[in-house]
Amino acid sequence: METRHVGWPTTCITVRDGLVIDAADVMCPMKYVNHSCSPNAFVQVVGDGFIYRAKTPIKCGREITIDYAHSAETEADLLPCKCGSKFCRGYTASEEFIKAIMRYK
Ligand SMILES: C[S@@+](CC[C@H](N)C(=O)[O-])C[C@H]1O[C@@H](n2cnc3c(N)ncnc32)[C@H](O)[C@@H]1O
Repeated sequence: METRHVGWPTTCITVRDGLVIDAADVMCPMKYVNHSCSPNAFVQVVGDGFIYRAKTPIKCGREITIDYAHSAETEADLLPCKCGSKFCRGYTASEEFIKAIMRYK
């Protein structure tokens, strides 16, 4: 599973070719889920939709986070990350895209 979205906002998930859900347009909990480089949940595609699955037990009251790991084509597509994890990549994009963009900077 990966998010495939270039630029803002980071609210789109590609369920399959030709089907992208933009949480900003619908009543969708994804609209409120922040990114962390050490997330406690992930997105799993189910049919034409998706669900959140916990990576580990999440205590009541704790924030649910996912790794956006979105695509990016230019530095302007990179959203600086404020997750605060000691494993923070510095941006919410996937490591692959961050490395590719920084290589040609
Ligand atoms: C799906 S929304 C998440 C909910 C949003 N934080 C809110 O209050 O409505 C995605 C947006 O949240 C912000 N965001 C989420 N996680 C972030 C992070 N780790 N670092 C910086 N901004 C983040 C960015 O502005 C991003 O475009």
